[in-house]
Amino acid sequence: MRIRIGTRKSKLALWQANYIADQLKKHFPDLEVELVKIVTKGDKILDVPLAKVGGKGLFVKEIEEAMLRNEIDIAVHSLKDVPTYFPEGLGLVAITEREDPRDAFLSVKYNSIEDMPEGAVLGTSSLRRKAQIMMKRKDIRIEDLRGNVDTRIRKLEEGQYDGIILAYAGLKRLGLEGKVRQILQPDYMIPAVAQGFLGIEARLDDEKTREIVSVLNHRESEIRAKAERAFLKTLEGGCQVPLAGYSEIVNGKLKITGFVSDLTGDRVFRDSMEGSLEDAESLGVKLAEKLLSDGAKEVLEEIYSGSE
Ligand SMILES: NCc1[nH]cc(CCC(=O)O)c1CC(=O)O
Repeated sequence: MRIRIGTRKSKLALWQANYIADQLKKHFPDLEVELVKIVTKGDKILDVPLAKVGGKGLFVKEIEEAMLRNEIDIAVHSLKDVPTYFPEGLGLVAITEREDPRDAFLSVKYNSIEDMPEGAVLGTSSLRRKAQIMMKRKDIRIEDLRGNVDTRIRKLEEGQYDGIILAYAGLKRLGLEGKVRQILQPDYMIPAVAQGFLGIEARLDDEKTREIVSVLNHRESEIRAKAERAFLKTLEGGCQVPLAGYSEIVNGKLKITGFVSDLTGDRVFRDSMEGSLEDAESLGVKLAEKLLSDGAKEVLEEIYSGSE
């Protein structure tokens, strides 16, 4: 039996694909695993903020098309980049154990975001990170920052920014956690929906592959991912909106916190709900509906119609 893994060719994507290949070989020593590198639209358009070029699906589409053409069997994704809708016949078949979901602050000069002086330049293209910083520090200048993790760190170290924010998970995977000056706690910077999980996508009728890959599924991570993605789906939010969702399992209960705001972090809708693990998805939906009825609906409509 052979499994072909489709992957983008950034360092992080390759690390993730190799990690999954190694895990599969550990469980099934006779399995042949092959990596197939695919260049996506998201890898080609590097100079425009993702929110403007149509969002995260850009990193996934070409890989899904290769899967539908039977050129690869599975795709390994950072789950936070995976849209909530799949092409007919494809879907998630495993969620791996969550890596640290928090965001991290990197800087050459400053130990923390609070230490940054008025007028300092913070790099991030994430509307979620931007809005949550603006809630506390309207005096910091936030500028777009794209590219893969190495490129972003190079731009910081060349002096284009006084600080940048990246996902701690990606830094840890690449062995770059030594660059981190401050880890942002989830109550200060609510993480992105599904930050830190890897999601494995496959053809849903490919029983053999599904059976093999299912050994990598981590039950608690799957529950948390489901709650967060149900929240995201109900808000119909991509990365065009400042939106965050983060769940935890505490004392056998699922707790989910959601966040939606306008682009400047002035009108903020944030709430938490708790429920049983079995109700993960309905809890995510309920939380999204609560935020919408609290006023997030108007904010989202304004952003989508371009009046923001
Ligand atoms: N937006 C790009 C992206 N997609 C996934 C990760 C790594 C973290 C993860 O796997 O959730 C990153 C980098 C970042 O946000 O700093």
